[in-house]
Amino acid sequence: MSIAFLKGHGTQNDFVIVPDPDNAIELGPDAVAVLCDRRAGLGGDGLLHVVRSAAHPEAKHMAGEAEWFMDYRNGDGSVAEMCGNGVRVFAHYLQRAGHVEAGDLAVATRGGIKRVHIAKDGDITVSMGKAAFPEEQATVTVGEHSWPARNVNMGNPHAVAFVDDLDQAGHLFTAPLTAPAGVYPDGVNVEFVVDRGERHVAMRVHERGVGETRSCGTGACAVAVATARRDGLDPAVTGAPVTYTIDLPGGRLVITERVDGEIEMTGPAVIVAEGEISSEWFENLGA
Ligand SMILES: N[C@@H](CCC[C@H](N)C(=O)O)C(=O)O
Repeated sequence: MSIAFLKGHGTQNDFVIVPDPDNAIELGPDAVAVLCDRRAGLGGDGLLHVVRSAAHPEAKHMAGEAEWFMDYRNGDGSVAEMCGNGVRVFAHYLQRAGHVEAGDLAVATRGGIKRVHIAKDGDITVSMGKAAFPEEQATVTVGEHSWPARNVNMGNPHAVAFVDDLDQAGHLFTAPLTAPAGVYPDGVNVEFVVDRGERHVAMRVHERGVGETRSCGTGACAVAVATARRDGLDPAVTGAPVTYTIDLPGGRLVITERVDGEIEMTGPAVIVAEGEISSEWFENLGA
């Protein structure tokens, strides 16, 4: 059996895309990790398994509202609730493949149904849901530097630390330490943030299950709301939406928090290649 794939990215958060409408391809954690390996496989921060909701046990219940399920996996093979850059690339793929048209569509994810708008100019806006702020206080440490971190849950967990200089985060070859023990029982994505101007920040991120990436959509949303609260801005209180520009190593995302708390993320999505996975290689993975 030959397996088609595409390669795409959203602000350089890159993905292997595996279209599999009927959920017929066995994609265990080891197979995903090898496919995402930049030397042994195709290479990517994560994998987008494109499945009809009705064909996936985790998404069947959403099939009435969203025809397609984004079965997202991190590059190490682990499963995550949501991927903000991934959902834009996923929507772009669906449009390119002729499954949907520009305009509005609903995508099923493990973090629930996400409403997506594909603009004619190519940028994609996703309603990412509301942020939750778990109350635990956390500290993030890299080398000799420690910072208090704000907990933000965007469907997946984030620790947002405001730093003086993004270089303080070091090389990020290993995950930053978080304390107290047990504050993130399922692991965490860690964002480091500096100010760039009015409602404009820059960030780096160390992603759970991946490592440092050049962008993270849920991370940018977490950073926008954490920065808004730090700046004394809460749309539910002020009665006005607030928009932040977030610069990441791989590009720029624009995040708006509406008065009802819904967070909208706008950014690009790109497909760079398509091809076929060697069936001999894939079958011999034994994964
Ligand atoms: N890059 C993603 C986030 C992917 C999931 C994350 N690594 C996790 O484990 O929660 C994004 O763009 O949001």
